[in-house]
Amino acid sequence: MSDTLIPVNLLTGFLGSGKTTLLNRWVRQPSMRHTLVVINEFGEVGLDHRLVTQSDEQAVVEMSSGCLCCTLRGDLSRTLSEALSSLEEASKPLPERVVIETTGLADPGPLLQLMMTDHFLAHRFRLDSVVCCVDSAVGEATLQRHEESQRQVALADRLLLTKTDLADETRVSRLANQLAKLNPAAEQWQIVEGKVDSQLLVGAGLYHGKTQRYQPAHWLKAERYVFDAPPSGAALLNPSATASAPTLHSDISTFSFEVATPIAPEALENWLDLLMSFMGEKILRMKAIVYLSDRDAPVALHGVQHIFHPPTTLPAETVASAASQFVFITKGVEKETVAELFRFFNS
Ligand SMILES: Nc1nc2c(ncn2[C@@H]2O[C@H](COP(=O)(O)OP(=O)(O)OP(=O)(O)O)[C@@H](O)[C@H]2O)c(=O)[nH]1
Repeated sequence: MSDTLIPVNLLTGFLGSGKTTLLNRWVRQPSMRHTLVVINEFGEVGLDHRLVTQSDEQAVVEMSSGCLCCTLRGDLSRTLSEALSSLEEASKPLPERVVIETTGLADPGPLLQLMMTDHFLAHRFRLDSVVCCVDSAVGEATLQRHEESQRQVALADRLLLTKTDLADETRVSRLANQLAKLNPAAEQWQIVEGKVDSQLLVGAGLYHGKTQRYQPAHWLKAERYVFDAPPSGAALLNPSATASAPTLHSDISTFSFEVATPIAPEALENWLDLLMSFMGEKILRMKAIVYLSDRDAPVALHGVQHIFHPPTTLPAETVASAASQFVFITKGVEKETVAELFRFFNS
């Protein structure tokens, strides 16, 4: 089913971080020829869509009456549905990809949730990557001051350190370290004037449309999370957490753990229910490859706050690890709390 879904790339980044500059270069590349671009302008007069190059093979649609992550969620579904219908009516091919540029203050979390819960979106599209621009010159200060910026970084698959011509090496590497602490799994690239190979920005999802294969290890990147604590508890191996950057006032934590033995489905369900009910808002992102005791093939799980995507069964040969692996990005929830609850349901 997955190869019939249109991949979606979400472009985020704080105000002025270089999103439109990147978008202009990105969508001009040959591999992006048949892309539908959606721009979310916040304000009465939309401007960005005039700045984005258009061609016969590409369509740019603008949503301008509010912020996509707060008020316009229904509009995304409607905008994309209308765009596909008008292409179909004109007997034009459907887009091979959709890129959505969000406003600089947008929290990507609600959009990721929307893609899982909206019937139309979930049946026609799949998330391929979240790309986030961070201004190398002012990114550190923005991260300090704006929680939106921290969330954008935490939820990204690709981090683009933009405007590196305006920042010296020390500043760029300090920023890179901070970003790695907030989000160890995201690939980082330094760019100037939006120049980057489009292939580096795509293909971060569970399913890779080009190879038509699941890529669970690439999607989960569990190895990026530092395993720095000794095992604690019978079922848990390698519980770990990377501390937030000491210089950054952030309570975002990232951690992962492995479970060596297959997990009873009801124990998993009870644990996740409890996490989502009592601390759902604080679970920014959760991904897992899980071996359940009642089936042979592993499943991929992913959730954003209290919303979970239905489990995806993975072909066993695509998963190298024999243990279940969980990764979490949370806000104010420590790994010990999550691990303790896991032990409670699995003892
Ligand atoms: N020196 C320099 N300027 C850049 C670079 N990339 C973008 N800019 C400039 O930074 C400013 C903001 O870039 P945009 O691409 O509009 O940023 P944005 O994230 O789309 O901005 P908003 O839509 O307002 O959130 C513009 O004046 C760009 O020309 C770069 O690599 N180097």
